[in-house]
Amino acid sequence: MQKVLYEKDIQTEVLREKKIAIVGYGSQGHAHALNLRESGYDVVVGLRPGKSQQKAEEDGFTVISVADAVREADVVMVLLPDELQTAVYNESIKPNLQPGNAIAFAHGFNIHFSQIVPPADVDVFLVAPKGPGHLVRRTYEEGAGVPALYGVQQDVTGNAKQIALAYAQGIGAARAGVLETSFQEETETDLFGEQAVLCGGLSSLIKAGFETLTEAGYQPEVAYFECLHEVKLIVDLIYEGGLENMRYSISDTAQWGDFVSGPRVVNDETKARMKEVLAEVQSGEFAKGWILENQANRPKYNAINAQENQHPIETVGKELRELMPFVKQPVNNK
Ligand SMILES: NC(=O)C1=CN([C@@H]2O[C@H](COP(=O)(O)OP(=O)(O)OC[C@H]3O[C@@H](n4cnc5c(N)ncnc54)[C@H](OP(=O)(O)O)[C@@H]3O)[C@@H](O)[C@H]2O)C=CC1
Ligand SMILES: CC[C@](O)(C(C)=O)C(=O)O
Ligand SMILES: [Mg+2]
Ligand SMILES: [Mg+2]
Repeated sequence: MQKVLYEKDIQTEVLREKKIAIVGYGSQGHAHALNLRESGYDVVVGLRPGKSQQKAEEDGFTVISVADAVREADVVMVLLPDELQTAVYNESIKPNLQPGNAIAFAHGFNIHFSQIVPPADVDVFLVAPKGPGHLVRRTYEEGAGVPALYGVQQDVTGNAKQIALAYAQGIGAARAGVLETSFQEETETDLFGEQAVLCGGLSSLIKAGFETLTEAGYQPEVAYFECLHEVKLIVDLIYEGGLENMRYSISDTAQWGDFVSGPRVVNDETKARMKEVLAEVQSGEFAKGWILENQANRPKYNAINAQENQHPIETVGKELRELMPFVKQPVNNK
């Protein structure tokens, strides 16, 4: 059986006759709403009054309340922050879902950890892009796309899988590849990936490299270019052609250093820590901690965030990026 699906494999009629409510207009929300509309789907945006409402209206959407959007729609895509979804679901989504509607997510957190339990008479699916929302939008505009996972938790209409696939086509994901998953697999792999590799692992690696160089007396600007700026250039080569492609472009000296020193930095001990992270995700310990942190109004999150924003790598980075206007992309306006 074919595992990765592309546009040619997907029938979209089933979604073309439906109205899609995009609830939330942040990183993912704006990308889904704009891409779906440009792919020919009927989209309404559900929001509270505020900054996102203004942005969605500037983008030409009629913005209505979440409750009204759910009432009008056949398919409701929940693109609120994970930690706010349960409250909005209980207050505005659940009371307005009709039998035969579909409720959808871009990440399985609240379904998998049973924070949201939809009624038995609606379809429940996910379409989870494997990339930041602003890149879901940017790549779509460039004629490309970000791959996505899709999964069906509940199929009462018999069409949930086709609707999910058509949705993935609408946001541009099928240009890059769409792969079936479960809510469990998506949730656990996504949380692990962002913590251990993509966000937590990478930012810790960058900071540790920067600190090692500056503590040894090297200029912070040199350390910034070496340990942060160049990461994108190296990762672009990996993205385009794998590790071999990156190693083709770098010097043989760098490649030898990669082979002999890389495994000393990221080693068996690192992998053991990764396994701990994965175990905490799988057991629900991480989810419980994040839910409690939000219930307490995020004391640790806010303290660490303030500290991180003052790290010397951020100070020197701001100064250097001012002098490289081509580097700046408007992703920080959500
Ligand atoms: N960020 C990403 O790239 C990825 C995110 N996901 C998933 O997508 C989902 C959305 O995340 P993300 O796009 O980061 O979210 P954002 O934080 O970027 O956006 C949240 C949106 O929800 C709105 N909102 C917040 N509270 C309410 C409310 N009470 N009523 C109505 N609207 C509200 C905000 O509007 P306002 O301006 O009014 O606050 C904003 O438009 C999550 O499930 C996440 O895990 C999945 C893959 C990648
Ligand atoms: C890597 C972080 C992410 O999982 C994503 C952009 O895919 C997220 O939750 O934002
Ligand atoms: Mg992710
Ligand atoms: Mg995530």
